[in-house]
Amino acid sequence: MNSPLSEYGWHSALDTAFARYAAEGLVPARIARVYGDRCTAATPHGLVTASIAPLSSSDPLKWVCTGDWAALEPGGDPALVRALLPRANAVVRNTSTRRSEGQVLAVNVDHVVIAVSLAAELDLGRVERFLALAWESGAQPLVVLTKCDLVADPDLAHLRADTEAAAPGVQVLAVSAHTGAGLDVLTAIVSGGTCVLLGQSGAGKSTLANALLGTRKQQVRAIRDADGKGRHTTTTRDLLPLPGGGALIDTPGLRGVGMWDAESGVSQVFAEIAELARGCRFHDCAHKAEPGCAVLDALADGTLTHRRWESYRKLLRENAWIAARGDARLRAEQRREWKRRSALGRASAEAKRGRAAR
Ligand SMILES: Nc1nc2c(ncn2[C@@H]2O[C@H](COP(=O)(O)OP(=O)(O)OP(=O)(O)O)[C@@H](O)[C@H]2O)c(=O)[nH]1
Ligand SMILES: [Zn+2]
Repeated sequence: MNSPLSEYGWHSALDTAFARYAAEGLVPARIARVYGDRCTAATPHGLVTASIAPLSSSDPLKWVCTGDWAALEPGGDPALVRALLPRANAVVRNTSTRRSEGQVLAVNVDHVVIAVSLAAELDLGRVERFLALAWESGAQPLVVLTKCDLVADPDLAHLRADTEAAAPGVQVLAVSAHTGAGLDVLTAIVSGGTCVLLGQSGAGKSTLANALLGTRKQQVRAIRDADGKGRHTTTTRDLLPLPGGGALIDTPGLRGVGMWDAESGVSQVFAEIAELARGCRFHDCAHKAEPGCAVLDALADGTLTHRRWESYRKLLRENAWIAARGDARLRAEQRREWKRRSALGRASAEAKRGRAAR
């Protein structure tokens, strides 16, 4: 059956999860925006305002988030969000440099699109941070170098190559909302699923969102392009249906992207380092001064850059520090659960795509 919510990304696996709520007369919905104790939710009958008060929790990870699938009790003024369907995945960052304070940025996403402005100097360490969060969520990351109209072709080739080296297994696209370059490829990748746009303030997320949405849905403010910096213009996280199906979640610019229990995400960002380490003579090599250390050899001959090695160690340290705080065990459990669901979700999405291709 084709659900009226399919334009928001509803898929058949959700039918099963929703069945018990349907029996109670609740309606399915996707949370499009959260503000205070209210939200805007997409339902089969259009957008409604609903209260999320019934789901208030002391655990920020359980707060209703843009992208959540929900069971809504209609009719009241306002309608009430009664339950959330299990999340396929969640993109979580640590908001604090001093404490362990997880914030869910988006849930139930297929692609995490990391927007990086070419108007400012390329900060690969930051790209690696974003990538760690993205991989950790279980969604597929994608790096989009924005404003490529501002750089000459030979420079662009270098910038792209540097980014690719920092992002193994990740597609790196150069786009320009001004010339339209690269937008067709990006559109093809994100259509049909849910994607979230992440990046610093001024990275060009809203402009990109507008280009993908085909209309000026977001407020885009002209900022000084000279310094490549911007100030917050997007203040809420909004889920918007894409013209080709699926949905896009636009987020406010992030200043800090702290690691939040993202050890496996970090390993994925630096996949070649784990690969190198397998070649060390000692299996418990600390890569400090051991003989036959493949990592040190790679650093010496330049196969592995010092920048990347230091970045890796920094993120691991930060992660270990955070993991030592808070309830690491509970979070690990939660993460395993998301991973399991994410694998199930991927399988069902692939099955669906397979059918569509026939
Ligand atoms: N030259 C050029 N400028 C662009 C492009 N895309 C965006 N910009 C400019 O970059 C600035 C920031 O763009 P926004 O889309 O507001 O950035 P944002 O990431 O949404 O910023 P926040 O909402 O603060 O997070 C604006 O002045 C845009 O006009 C592009 O493709 N080329
Ligand atoms: Zn070693």
